[in-house]
Amino acid sequence: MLIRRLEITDVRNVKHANIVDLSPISIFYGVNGSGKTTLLESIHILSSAKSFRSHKLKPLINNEAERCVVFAEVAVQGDEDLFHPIGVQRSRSGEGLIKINGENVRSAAQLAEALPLQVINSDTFLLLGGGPVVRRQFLDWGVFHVEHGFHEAWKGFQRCLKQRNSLLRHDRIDGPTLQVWTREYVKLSEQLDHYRAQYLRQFSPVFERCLAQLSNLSGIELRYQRGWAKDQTLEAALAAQSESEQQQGYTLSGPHRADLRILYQGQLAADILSRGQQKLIVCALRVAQGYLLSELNQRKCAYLVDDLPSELDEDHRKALCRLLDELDCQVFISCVDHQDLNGCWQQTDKVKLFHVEHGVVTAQT
Ligand SMILES: Nc1ncnc2c1ncn2[C@@H]1O[C@H](COP(=O)(O)OP(=O)(O)OP(=O)(O)O)[C@@H](O)[C@H]1O
Repeated sequence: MLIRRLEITDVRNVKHANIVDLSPISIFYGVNGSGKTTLLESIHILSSAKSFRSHKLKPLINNEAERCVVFAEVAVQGDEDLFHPIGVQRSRSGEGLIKINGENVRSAAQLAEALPLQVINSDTFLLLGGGPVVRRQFLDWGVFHVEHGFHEAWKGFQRCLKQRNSLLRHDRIDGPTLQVWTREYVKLSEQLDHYRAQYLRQFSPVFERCLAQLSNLSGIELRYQRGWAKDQTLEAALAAQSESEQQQGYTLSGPHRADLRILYQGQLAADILSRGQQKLIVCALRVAQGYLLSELNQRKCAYLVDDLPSELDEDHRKALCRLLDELDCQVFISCVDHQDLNGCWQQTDKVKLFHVEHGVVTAQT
């Protein structure tokens, strides 16, 4: 189990909740607006210092409070019997404080590393129907957690991209300086591309296995596009685009243009599949990342599943729960009626119910 205890102060309508008896499967149930999603959101804050609903900070903090705090006891990487404290505080003024095991931490990447988390909610559909940025984030989540060199390469790449773009925006281009940054840019881009392509090669069969357990849809293909033409080196692509780059003032090729196209029988899955079928694909994508993380890194991620029953019929609900159950990861679920999830789990002693009402959480015994 990744999270043993969770304490929330002043996140939306949850003034204070101290949940000491979390289970491998924790179900938060209650009527609309009671605060179920807020609980999942609070766990998300622990993994990224922000919400999954919006990037805006102020709406997250209870209307009557100056700051919100989320604290948890989280299993230490490499020794899941040992737990250390992680706390995140966000203030209305924009200030933030992150602490892991009593130490101040400056980067949210350390939170992500300490608490790998996957979210399945209505926004998960964006993996199919949204823009490439969502799919790049999806891919990079996986690479980040399994490839140690990725984060450094990614940070270096962002720095080079910024420098290159700023040089391209100037009226008179400083050719030699641009060349220096381009060389570094190409090197880091190729590294990122290598990591992503390698991850996807390992990911695809795991995804197919997960999807086969969730549905009988066949003919789903994940097609990675690296951000520049297949038959060209990045150097050649940039050279060919240099005039357009100077006119437009930014870099036109590279990993920031990559995409992961999700196709069904050769067409974009988002264009032809039903919403329920799309939900099964996005669930398989998310769950497959957890399986791969566990296979490659012997690490488990936690799942936040907001309103699990929505859009899935009973059989598919059970199939998703079986997959999560077999992954043996910690799952936090929100739903209006917990009876909708009856019969979904093999071992009922792993399941704990929490009733949520006006922001107050009560464990059911
Ligand atoms: N900053 C805030 N301060 C106080 N209350 C807030 C704040 N932001 C949102 N709320 C309220 O907190 C409640 C919690 O909303 P939340 O989305 O967690 O509910 P939910 O139980 O998931 O509902 P649903 O089943 O409709 O999805 C809502 O009633 C909302 O109006």
